Amino acid sequence: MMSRRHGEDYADLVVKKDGSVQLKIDLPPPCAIHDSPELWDEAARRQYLKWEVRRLEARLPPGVESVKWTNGPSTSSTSPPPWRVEAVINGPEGSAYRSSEGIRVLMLLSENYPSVPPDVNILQTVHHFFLDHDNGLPHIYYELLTDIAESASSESPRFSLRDALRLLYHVLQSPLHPCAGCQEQFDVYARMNRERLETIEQYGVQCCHAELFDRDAGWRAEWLHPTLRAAIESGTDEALRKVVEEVTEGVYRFPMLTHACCEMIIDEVDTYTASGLPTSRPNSMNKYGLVLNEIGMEPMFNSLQERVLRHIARLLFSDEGAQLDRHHSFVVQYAAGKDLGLDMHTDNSDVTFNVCLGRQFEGAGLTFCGYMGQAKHRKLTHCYRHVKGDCVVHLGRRRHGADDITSGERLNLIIWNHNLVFRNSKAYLELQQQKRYEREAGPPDIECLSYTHDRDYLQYKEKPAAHAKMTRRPWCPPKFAAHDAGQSPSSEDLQTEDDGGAGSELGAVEDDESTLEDAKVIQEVLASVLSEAEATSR
Ligand SMILES: O=C(O)CCC(=O)C(=O)O
Ligand SMILES: [Fe+2]
Repeated sequence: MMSRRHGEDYADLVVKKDGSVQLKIDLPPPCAIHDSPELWDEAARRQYLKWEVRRLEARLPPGVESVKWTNGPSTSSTSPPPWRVEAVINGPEGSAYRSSEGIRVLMLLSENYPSVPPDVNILQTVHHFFLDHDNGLPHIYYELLTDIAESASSESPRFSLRDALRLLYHVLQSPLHPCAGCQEQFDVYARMNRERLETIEQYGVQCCHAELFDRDAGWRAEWLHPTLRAAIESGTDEALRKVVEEVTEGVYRFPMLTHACCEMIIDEVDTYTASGLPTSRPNSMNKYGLVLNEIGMEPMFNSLQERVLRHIARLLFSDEGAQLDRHHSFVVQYAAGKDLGLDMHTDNSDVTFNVCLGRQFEGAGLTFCGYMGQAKHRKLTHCYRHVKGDCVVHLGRRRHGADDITSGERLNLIIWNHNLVFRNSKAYLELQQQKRYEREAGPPDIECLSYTHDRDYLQYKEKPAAHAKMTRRPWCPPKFAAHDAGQSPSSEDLQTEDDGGAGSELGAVEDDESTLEDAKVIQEVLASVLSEAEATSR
């Protein structure tokens, strides 16, 4: 006799035109009935997942608008884990987490799913108390998911996508844990999200180029430089490879946008700036510029990522560029009286695309050094000269900085791309935790020093003229990785300021310090998710 689990359902009632009622039963694959998941092989797990997605599509849980398996057309029979299931979820009517677009969610399923939980990721900008700076859900979410999985089975836990989505719908409505001030914090973020959506809506009716906001049409082929467009349309790696030039090891350039497109984006930045609507800083280091994801252009850059950037990233960077899932897209702006340049840094990005939009300028090159964590991290490799319409692409962990502009004004479009599978990898996490740090090869090159990040900066250079505007968070290189000739930094070198802004160079992954132990409230949430599950599967 098969035991019935929370969160699963097997049957649909279909009312036919003639008024008769048909009962359709879609049972899980045999392995799910007879064996516990530990005994399943990969084919059985894939088969089970296929069934789960089919059941979800047949009856979507509350708030969920769509679900699809996205590993590609051959998903069901051949794609290797992690399997990728995308969903769109929306908060309840009238809530701060409801929009016409909905919230895109990616569930990554390892080869051990459903014995282990899905890794649930939000793919777009959402201001929510529970999401960390990388849009990650907190431990409590997974603890609750585990409780739900365990409560459904006396043997081994079996996780379900349906439960994951139900719990996410809860997250969009109220805090999952009872820490002091939790509800207030939840409300603050919800208000921020509501304001963000209102700003996007208000700007939508006064924008300059409506086509930049047309998410149905997406990124248009005619905005691409003709050479790139032809290569993309040919659909071959060889054609793309011919368009891309390696300017130094690991840094590439290619013609990307037409001048008309560059001007259209600049017009939009000018129009938004003149509108008086709220603006946010692109990252913790640029003070001028505009986050395009905050003005309603995020869907347009999703489309650019999908149609163009993914192909190039995959071709150039086999690990980091294997899949681009999410982006932070913004414009930086340099001119006398604004930011002049940008201190040496690495990006909170796996693969960065940087396109020069104009206007007229002199100076303002982009200097590249080595890779974070490597012996030559602070050794000069290349000075790149920006050309309007051209894109330079590099790994986010490549150290780089913008040289001061000497006249005119420069605007660049920057797209920081995240690869979520790569971000779960040991290589990525160990680098973030500074566990993979080679000893520096020797003293740093002067051009590669970062006032913001280097502990020993002042041993080699004077404070920069703009230092009063710069937030100093010196940590690099970690003491154990300093070169042999390195002296111990002075106390001033070690002084740290912290504005709590979004990090563009992350020394370490922040621990999620959820101190969330009020069993009573957790039990209440759990009970309510379970009872909803019961109610809708009946
Ligand atoms: O100004 C540039 O070209 C580079 C900007 C940059 O590196 C960044 O915003 O992360
Ligand atoms: Fe950067």
